Amino acid sequence: MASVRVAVRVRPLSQREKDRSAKTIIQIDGHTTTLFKKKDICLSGEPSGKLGKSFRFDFSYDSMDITNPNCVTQDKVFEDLGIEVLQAAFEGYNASVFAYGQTGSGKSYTMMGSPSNYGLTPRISGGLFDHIDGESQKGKTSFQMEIRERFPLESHRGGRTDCSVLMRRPLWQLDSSDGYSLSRHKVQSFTQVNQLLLEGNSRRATAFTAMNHVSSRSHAIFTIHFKKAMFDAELPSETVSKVHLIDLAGSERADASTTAGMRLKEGANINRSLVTLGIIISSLADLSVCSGMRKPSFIPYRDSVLTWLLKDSLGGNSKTIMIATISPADVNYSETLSTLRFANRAKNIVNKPTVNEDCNVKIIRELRAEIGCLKALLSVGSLVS
Ligand SMILES: Nc1ncnc2c1ncn2[C@@H]1O[C@H](COP(=O)(O)OP(=O)(O)OP(=O)(O)O)[C@@H](O)[C@H]1O
Repeated sequence: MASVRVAVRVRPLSQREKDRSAKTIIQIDGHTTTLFKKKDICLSGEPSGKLGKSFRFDFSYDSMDITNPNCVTQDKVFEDLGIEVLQAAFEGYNASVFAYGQTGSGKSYTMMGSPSNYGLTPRISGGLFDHIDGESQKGKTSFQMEIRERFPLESHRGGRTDCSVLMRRPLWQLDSSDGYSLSRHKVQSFTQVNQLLLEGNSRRATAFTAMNHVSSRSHAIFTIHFKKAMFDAELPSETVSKVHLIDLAGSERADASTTAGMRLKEGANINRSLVTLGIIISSLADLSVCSGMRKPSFIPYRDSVLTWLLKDSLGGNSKTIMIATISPADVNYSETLSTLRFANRAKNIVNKPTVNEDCNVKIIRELRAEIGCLKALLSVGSLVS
């Protein structure tokens, strides 16, 4: 059993927020993130009293001032979270990282970053290849890596098709006619992965340029299938891990003054899949927290493709990390509060990660260990008598 690990990251004020004379209403202290109302911020910019709403997370990252030596960098996020994912993959566990937050709050920055300042996805891919290079030189282990990229085009025929598509065809057969962009590649070097990431990002952006959008208007799911073959207890053995790295579309408010027509409809579809995600997170959190409570009869993963893809990551066989990204500005108070509440519920989800290995090899290894113990007991017994 393993709880979903949750991190919150707050970015610097954007130029647009500065132009609107926005005030910083977030304070980070150790693991705790506190959100204040604008009226509780003094002229000095400091919050007055203890009036804010506080949330405690596994990690609360202050990236508000890049000139501050304590500003949480991409390196630090990778050290805390990325290394954990690499460890899980090497040991044969599934792992997932997903970034959730309002549009423009820093999801892509944290997950993808830029060529001069990589985010988690390229760093984790690079880390896997570093491991492969190190282990391959010892000559006892072989590896295979395959990348699958999926971009559920939420605008396609409306979100309602999600469910029916899943009933008709398995996920790996979905294509652009189902509102999907899906690609699958065997990779042998970090350069190849990086190329795929760049191509994938431009495809994702292009899809929406055609529709007059600038921000990422779809979820991006980058999955690494990592296979490790070795000899264990003189038997050939294999572990297979799936690492999902997910940059969700923005969870913005469908505000009629800034959003209209097709964009509003698309926003509503994105929000629908995020609402389903919210329902699932709430149901799983209730399930874990209130053991005495009547259990929900089922978790509606199939209500959206997004949640169906995340089935293992949420409440299933995976070590999962959620990164909630927020803006520090007062103008985003309600979105930030809703992101913090969402993240706070996700903390309560308990997953059941197990090593994905050939069960025959596992049984033989356990039986051999038991025989070893019995032999040791017998020899102690014969010494005593
Ligand atoms: N931690 C950070 N440090 C510095 N700049 C940041 C940080 N996080 C985000 N930014 C900047 O904020 C802007 C918005 O970030 P980003 O594009 O990652 O948002 P997003 O949540 O992915 O948005 P969308 O949902 O629209 O895709 C970018 O210019 C990015 O460089």
